[in-house]
Amino acid sequence: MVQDGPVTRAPCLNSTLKINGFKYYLMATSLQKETLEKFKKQAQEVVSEVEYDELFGHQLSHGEFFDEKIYEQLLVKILTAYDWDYKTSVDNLEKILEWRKEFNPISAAFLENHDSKFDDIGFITVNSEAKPLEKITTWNLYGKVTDPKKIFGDPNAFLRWRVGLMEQSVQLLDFASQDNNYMVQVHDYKGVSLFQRDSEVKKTTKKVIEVFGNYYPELLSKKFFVNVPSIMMWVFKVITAFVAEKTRNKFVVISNGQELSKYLDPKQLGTEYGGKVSEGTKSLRFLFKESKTKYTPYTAHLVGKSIASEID
Ligand code: HEM
Repeated sequence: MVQDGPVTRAPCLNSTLKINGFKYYLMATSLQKETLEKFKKQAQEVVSEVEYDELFGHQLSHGEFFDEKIYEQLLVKILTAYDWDYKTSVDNLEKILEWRKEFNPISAAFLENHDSKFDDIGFITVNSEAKPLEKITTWNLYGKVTDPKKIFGDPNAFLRWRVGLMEQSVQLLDFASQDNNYMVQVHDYKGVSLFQRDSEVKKTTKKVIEVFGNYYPELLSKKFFVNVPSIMMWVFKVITAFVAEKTRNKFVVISNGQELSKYLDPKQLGTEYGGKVSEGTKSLRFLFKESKTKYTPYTAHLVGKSIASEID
């Protein structure tokens, strides 16, 4: 399972961080640079072997949509996730591309029509004024799931919707910047009860955790679990057993939802979380359909190609 990076951002190769003294840092940097150069070459082989050249909406092969800086930063994410172990990073890039080729997350995000029953339990907000790495937030209001059969009864439909939401939020990141290359996620468990955790919920939750852990490396800056009743804290322990330690270190559990405003910008947060937006956080929901410019150019190209092939 992927180790989803440090609590802070992935290392910028040209920064002047001092770790254990200057000399050590220079050595580590040149080693990392060497590893990255090797990985950049090998990644082209992987792309040819898998016959799939897209990652998080960006082109990996040297085509019309290729961007060297973004390519490098995407590879740095994978290297960071695997502690700069070259072989593990190559193997996992291959796994990620194979999964993307088969699952087609771009389709889940931008082409498929998901059931409107999911509208109440997940959305994205964008706050360009927020602190670095906190500009994009995905919200999952799982406490609102009063009828687990309705939401989780078709695990595949849930997974395609949840991955679609993840992929949309990833498209709002800017991998060329060090300010917006990670996102925040919030799970709100207000109203949750033990009866909601039936076997379908457990199975699907495990599957989603596995998919995000294996195929979405180094994208999370923090994840908040709010309105968690104290009698359900044991669930946290049970679930985090399936989560890599590095990812676990980014988790913050808050029993009182109002306290979220101590962590996230209150100006862009509903009053239900102690913020200033009286209409509620959901009123800030980012609607992709109304903002096509937010697609990456390569996603727009792939989406257009897919629509054209359906018409043929
Ligand atoms: C009973 C109702 C619940 C439902 C329907 C539910 C649903 C889910 C789902 C679908 C996921 C997959 C990851 C995602 O969508 O981002 C997830 C992950 C998770 N849930 Fe829940 N959950 C419930 C209760 C709880 C409770 C009470 C806790 C306690 C804090 C909890 C903690 C977690 C944790 C730690 C993860 C892993 C997050 C990750 O790896 O990113 N869940 N949950």
